[in-house]
Amino acid sequence: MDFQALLMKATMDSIFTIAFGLDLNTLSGEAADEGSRFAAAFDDASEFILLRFVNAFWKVSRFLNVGAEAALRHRIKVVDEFAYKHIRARADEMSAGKAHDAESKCDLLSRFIQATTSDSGEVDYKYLRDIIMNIVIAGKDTTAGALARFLYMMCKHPEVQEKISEEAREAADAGEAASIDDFSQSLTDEALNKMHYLHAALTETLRVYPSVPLDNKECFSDDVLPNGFSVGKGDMVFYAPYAMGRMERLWGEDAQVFRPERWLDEHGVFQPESPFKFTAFQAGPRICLGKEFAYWQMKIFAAVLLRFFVLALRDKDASVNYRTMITLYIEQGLHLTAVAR
Ligand code: HEM
Repeated sequence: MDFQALLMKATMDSIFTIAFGLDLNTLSGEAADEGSRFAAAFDDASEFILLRFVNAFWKVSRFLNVGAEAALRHRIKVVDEFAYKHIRARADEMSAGKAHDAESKCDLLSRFIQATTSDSGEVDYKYLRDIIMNIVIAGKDTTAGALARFLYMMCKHPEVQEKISEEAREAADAGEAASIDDFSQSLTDEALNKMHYLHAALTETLRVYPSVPLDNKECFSDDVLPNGFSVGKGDMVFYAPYAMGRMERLWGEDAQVFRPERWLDEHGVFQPESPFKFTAFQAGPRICLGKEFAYWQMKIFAAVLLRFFVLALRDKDASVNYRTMITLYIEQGLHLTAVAR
């Protein structure tokens, strides 16, 4: 079973529920046609946009509307139609006096509509599309990629897998005979906060396999970096969480070793590092807005999977390379076997 493909669908469904308040149902394979068309177009569009980094003539292709740029335009149309349709429906619902219902909704779209609609009732549809789609883009592949690498590390380190299974069992305290549903219900904030070892293992995964391995910033003005290097307005500065996570200067001689314990104190309590050292979520004023949500979601997935199944690589000798994309992605997929505990 390709777990990476499943995780991509699962995070699409969950981020969509948060953003639009709608269940796309892509994981169950029962997505409505419109929903699966949107999901497929969204994934295709992300890949076509990446091609711009390697095709110096992409603007020409866009002007002529040929090749990947023509395909991208088509996919963006599908994504836009879907997004606008749901934004309009929600805005209409809210302006038609169902405001009370809408206020009780917790999804981001309803909240942004409330916060941005002018007194005269004017809705900025493009702004809403941009902000909501930005969150879907930021939260989907990053979380799925991190979870895929985490499960891969669990197969490489079965002793860590066992410890997490045990920790989840104890923290949830749902009883030995609990079903998957009952166990999931018992994963309250309190239970999740008790899972320090799982938190450490997820963080250790992101240290060596950050979902965004390379990131760049454009200089807002002329400046001098702390090491004395001068940069000019408009220059691009890159930082590489993938390399930083493996530097002995930052993490010690065992920087290359996967060791969740490095994040725990002597009582087993998780100890965070400065985000300027552990840069998987970036640092400073533009640090990832979804970090807490991402941990929450990853902990739920991991706790349920490892409490009920022993995971192993289908082929222990198969190579696991990464694909050059904005987010770290396992080129061959993640083919695992899952045996019920
Ligand atoms: C393991 C999961 C995740 C990782 C590793 C991650 C990492 C990052 C990184 C590196 C950035 C900075 C990108 C840049 O501007 O250069 C970022 C930004 C952002 N992330 Fe995440 N992210 C994750 C999950 C999420 C989730 C689940 C959400 C939404 C629910 C989210 C929402 C955002 C947003 C809105 C920004 C832009 C913040 C801003 O520019 O002010 N992220 N994330």
